Amino acid sequence: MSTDRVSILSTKTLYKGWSTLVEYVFRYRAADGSETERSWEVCMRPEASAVLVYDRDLGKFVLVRQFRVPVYAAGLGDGFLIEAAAGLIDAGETPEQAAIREAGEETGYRIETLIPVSAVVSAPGLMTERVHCYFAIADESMRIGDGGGLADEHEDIELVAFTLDEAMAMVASGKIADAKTVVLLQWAALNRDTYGF
Ligand SMILES: Nc1nc2c(ncn2[C@@H]2O[C@H](COP(=O)(O)OP(=O)(O)O[C@H]3O[C@H](CO)[C@@H](O)[C@H](O)[C@@H]3O)[C@@H](O)[C@H]2O)c(=O)[nH]1
Ligand SMILES: [Mg+2]
Repeated sequence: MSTDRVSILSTKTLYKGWSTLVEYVFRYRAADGSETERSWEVCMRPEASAVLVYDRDLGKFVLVRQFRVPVYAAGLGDGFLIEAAAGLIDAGETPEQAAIREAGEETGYRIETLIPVSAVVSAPGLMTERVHCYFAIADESMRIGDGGGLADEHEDIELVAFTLDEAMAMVASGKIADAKTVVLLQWAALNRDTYGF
């Protein structure tokens, strides 16, 4: 999809590290017809997948808790954030394959079936990232490991599990504040009768 209201005049890589920061210089026609030349700093990030795992034997959603440097830098509590299992989509992977792999690495469940919930743009004023969000039902027979993430990526992930009522109370109080996780839990709340959460 394209628009005749925008034309890109140039792009310049400002920084390349784990993330790439690119300056876009563009001509923009506003809704009133006026035209301006503007620039924007865009953080280029790959797509990601997230999966909300429900263990029906436990009757709980299994989430992950990990230290997030940007959350710490923002001064939001101690920087440890509760999230649905998630990760970046590797080259050659589909969003579904990445969701299943990340669920295995981070929660320890071998997920077979994914229910698509939505694909959300993480930070539209800042970066290109889109997260494909899924829901999956697991049980104790699908445990293939302890989860916790990959040691060689220094992932130090703690598993936490909550009933839907507990999780929604944490959304309301701000203890669960990660956007993709809030979206997924609210989807679960909307569908609680269907799945018997
Ligand atoms: N040292 C370093 N390592 C990084 C950096 N960025 C990523 N990594 C490494 O890359 C790994 C990425 O792990 P994934 O599980 O694939 O990704 P994620 O960080 O969980 O990403 C998910 O959460 C992000 C934050 O909410 C989301 O932005 C992303 O979409 C996704 O959902 C991290 O464990 C870490 O080793 C960085 O700036 N510095
Ligand atoms: Mg992750």
